[in-house]
Amino acid sequence: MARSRLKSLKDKDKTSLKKSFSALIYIPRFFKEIWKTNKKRFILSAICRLIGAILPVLILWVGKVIIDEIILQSTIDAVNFNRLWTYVALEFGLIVLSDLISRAISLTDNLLGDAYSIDSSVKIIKKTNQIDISLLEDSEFYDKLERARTQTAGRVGLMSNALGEIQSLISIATLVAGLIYFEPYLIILLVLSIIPSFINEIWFSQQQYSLARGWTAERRELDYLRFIGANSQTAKEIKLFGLTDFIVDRFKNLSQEYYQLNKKLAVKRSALGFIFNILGTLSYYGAYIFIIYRVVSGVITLGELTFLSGSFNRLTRNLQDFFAKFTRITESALYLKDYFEFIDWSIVPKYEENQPIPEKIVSGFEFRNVHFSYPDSDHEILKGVTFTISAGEKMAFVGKNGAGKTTLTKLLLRFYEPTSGEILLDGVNINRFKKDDYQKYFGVIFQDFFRYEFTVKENIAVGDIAELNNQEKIEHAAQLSLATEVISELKKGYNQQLGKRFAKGQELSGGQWQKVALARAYMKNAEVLILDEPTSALDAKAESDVFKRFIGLTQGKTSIIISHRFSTVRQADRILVLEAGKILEIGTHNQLMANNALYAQLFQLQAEGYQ
Ligand SMILES: Nc1ncnc2c1ncn2[C@@H]1O[C@H](COP(=O)(O)OP(=O)(O)OP(=O)(O)O)[C@@H](O)[C@H]1O
Repeated sequence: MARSRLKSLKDKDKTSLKKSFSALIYIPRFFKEIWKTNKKRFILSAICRLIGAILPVLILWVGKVIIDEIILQSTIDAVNFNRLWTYVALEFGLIVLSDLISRAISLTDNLLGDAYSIDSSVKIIKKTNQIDISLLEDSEFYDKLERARTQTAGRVGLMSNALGEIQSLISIATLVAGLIYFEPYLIILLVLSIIPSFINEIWFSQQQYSLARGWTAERRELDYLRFIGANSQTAKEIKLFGLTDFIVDRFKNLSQEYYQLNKKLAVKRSALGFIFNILGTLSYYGAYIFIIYRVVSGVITLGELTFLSGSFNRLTRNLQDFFAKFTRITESALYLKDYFEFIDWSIVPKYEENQPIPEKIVSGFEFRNVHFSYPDSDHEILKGVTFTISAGEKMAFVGKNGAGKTTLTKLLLRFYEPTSGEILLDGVNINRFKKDDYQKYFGVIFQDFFRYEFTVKENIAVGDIAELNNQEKIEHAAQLSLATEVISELKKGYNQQLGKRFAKGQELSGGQWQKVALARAYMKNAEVLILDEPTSALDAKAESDVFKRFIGLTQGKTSIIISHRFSTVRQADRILVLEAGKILEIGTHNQLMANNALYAQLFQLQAEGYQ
């Protein structure tokens, strides 16, 4: 298995050296984003790094001057310490300054990094919400989102490394200038010592990225297994079904493979890194011997010896560090590419969305020979569906599980597009309206509504978040959905934290959650209401009460109800019976009963069940 994965890594996911370098073009844009995050802090960081870059050569220089001064003073009779102590004091001052600067750099980096990480996370959240649901369900696209999202910390590291790299470059330039001034030949030794470790670093980092990228989907699965294996929501089933070993084994098998591949790379990288670093040390000693020879021959002073050997030593370390950072930068820049590609994802509408939304629906909706398959699937879910929903009509969709009822509403809401056929509102193809405005037309509660672990008040207000502070409206919505009964029993009422994830949270029963979620539909005065199995978890009395209120409230409003409960369904103006993606029957309850087909059979069956 590991072998096949590595093979696939070689074939498909391998990132070439060229690709690694080409990702560097995103760095200037990256800096622009950081600059925009906090200009003052960015300038402060740049100044600190500039000072930090020049300090090493200054400190080495003062060291040289001190030694030369000591030797001078030891050769003359009238010893004068004044100049010597001044130099020592200067060196002391420079060392203190160097410490201060490096602390200032790490402080500004942390603060800038935090601010940038907040900014980029906000961008990702906003962008995700602009992207079509169908695209978010595409696993390849989801992987891109995942990489963009999880690499936030990596981008902060990249910022430090990239800024540090500029600092190192200036520092290296000043040290090289010193070497060239005294002994230009030393530069050759320096270059020879550093090139092998540079190539080594670049090659391995590119392999590392290829491995991580090739494993995005598996890492996502590992995260998922970690989540379900250690989570309060799944704990009940895991314990009861004894799933721990199953999950642990699956997790171990998958992570073991990744671990082995990673280990192989890491061991190779360290071993070769060690060998190449020995080359660096060898060249240092070569340079050292050369400098000693020059001192003994009287060409350079003892102070110059300390300066040169110090500079050479520092340069080797600085260059190694520079290249190591550079490879880390190219590695992170590849993730940066994922991030910018995600942020730049074009959301230009496919159609000219230039039709004004009707203020009031006049004729209603029309499905015209709608066919539909989910993206990347050749299984046709809707097979030529044609029907109308008149303005103000209460329509119910019924049918067996998987018949396509929810899919019909998803098309109506423009989460997906029909594969062929069209959906019209007052005679206009719904694709011609601005999507955001069109979707605002609807008040929807999905079957799989989300249980936000926020307060009750916030959970209701998500139906129209602009009204979060409109307590009166929230309470009214809660009354209509029967949520008031639930809320009155909660210690903190509307301010009660829900769920168990956060401190002092209160978990609700399935039906209680449904009542709270149902209130969301009443938060805005939507033109069209869609309730997808809104009462499945409610007891019979609550269900009947909810529907009485719903019918009263939606007088004159267009609404769609999906339900398996025929006591509810029969109250609709018309009922559409769907079977395997086709309309089997459509009509009023009485018409369908008279039809004596599937609806009448299912109705009868349920009625018998209640006896
Ligand atoms: N996001 C999706 N991607 C691919 N297939 C999907 C997706 N959602 C639903 N399906 C498939 O579409 C079919 C119809 O699903 P749909 O949710 O519309 O059924 P339904 O009639 O609402 O069923 P239920 O009564 O169980 O809610 C099912 O076979 C389902 O597997």
